[in-house]
Amino acid sequence: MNSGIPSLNIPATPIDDDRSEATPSDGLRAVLDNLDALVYVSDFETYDLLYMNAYGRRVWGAIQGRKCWEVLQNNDGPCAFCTNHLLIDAEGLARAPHVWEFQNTIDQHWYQCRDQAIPWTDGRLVRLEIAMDITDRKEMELALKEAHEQARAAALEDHLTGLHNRRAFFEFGNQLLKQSRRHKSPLAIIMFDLDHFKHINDNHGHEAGDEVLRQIGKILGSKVRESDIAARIGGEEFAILLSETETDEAQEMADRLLNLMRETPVCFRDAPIGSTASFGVSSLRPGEKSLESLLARADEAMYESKSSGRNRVRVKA
Ligand SMILES: Nc1nc2c(ncn2[C@@H]2O[C@H](COP(=O)(O)OP(=O)(O)OP(=O)(O)O)[C@@H](O)[C@H]2O)c(=O)[nH]1
Repeated sequence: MNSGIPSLNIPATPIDDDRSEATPSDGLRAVLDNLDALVYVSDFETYDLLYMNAYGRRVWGAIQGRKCWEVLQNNDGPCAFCTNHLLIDAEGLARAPHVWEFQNTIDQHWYQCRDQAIPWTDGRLVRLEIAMDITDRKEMELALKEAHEQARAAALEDHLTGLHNRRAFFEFGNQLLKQSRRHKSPLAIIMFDLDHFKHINDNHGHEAGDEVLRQIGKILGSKVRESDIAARIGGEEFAILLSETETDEAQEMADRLLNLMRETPVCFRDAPIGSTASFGVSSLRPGEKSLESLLARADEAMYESKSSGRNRVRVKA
């Protein structure tokens, strides 16, 4: 009996002496239709589906007179990601199988596909794909990747203010510095430290102090551009790296921030808490390679602000 299922390179006669009742093609049909994987064959030129096992027909339906891209992807033409060209070399000979992972557009499941050019019953080379559902593994992998990304984001975030923490400031700041040097574009820094913050904690409690820090986080979050890096680098010490920014522009921004802080007292348990800060501004010098030295200059400027009465901005270019 001819089952219509080609040999798929499996010897037509049993290798051992096991003489079962079933004919080889019946046996082959039983094997292919009970596989927990998609097996299909299509023509390289016309994309006509020549064979699909029961697993495939169950998920994607009948194949008679239909193309692989029509049945498997619901496309209007050959898929952009078709691997046919990888399966045959320039001489038209079969290459080694190509193994890849892919999310099917119809059932949304992930498959590991093993594609191969094989000789068909009439001698021409055709495409054979064996695809195993790996959705569970893939979802686990994606969940792990997401958890990893979340953990990394958490490790770089200052939990109180939502700004970057000190580690992130240096990690992203060094990238920004390299970028500025490469493009020969200006890079400025603003650093500030809250004034007499200990008094706020002592007079209103630590929670009130935390609320003041959160408020600063909000102000900075709303004022810096996406290309800038705003961070809490110490207890009540903040730094902002401003890309494409000259020293005088950074000074103007520091003045605006100082005014905003003065004008926006934090309301904690119905009591307004005013805060000010001492600012230091600096910018990258030609040939300067280190973020630490830039930060150190801003720090010096900031301590000049402190020593000359606080609540002001000082620049050290
Ligand atoms: N509420 C709160 N307080 C903090 C936090 N981190 C640091 N501090 C407090 O910030 C205060 C800093 O005190 P000092 O270094 O003496 O500085 P200061 O009182 O701001 O005085 P000047 O900087 O000289 O103006 C300390 O009392 C710390 O406990 C925090 O996350 N939350």
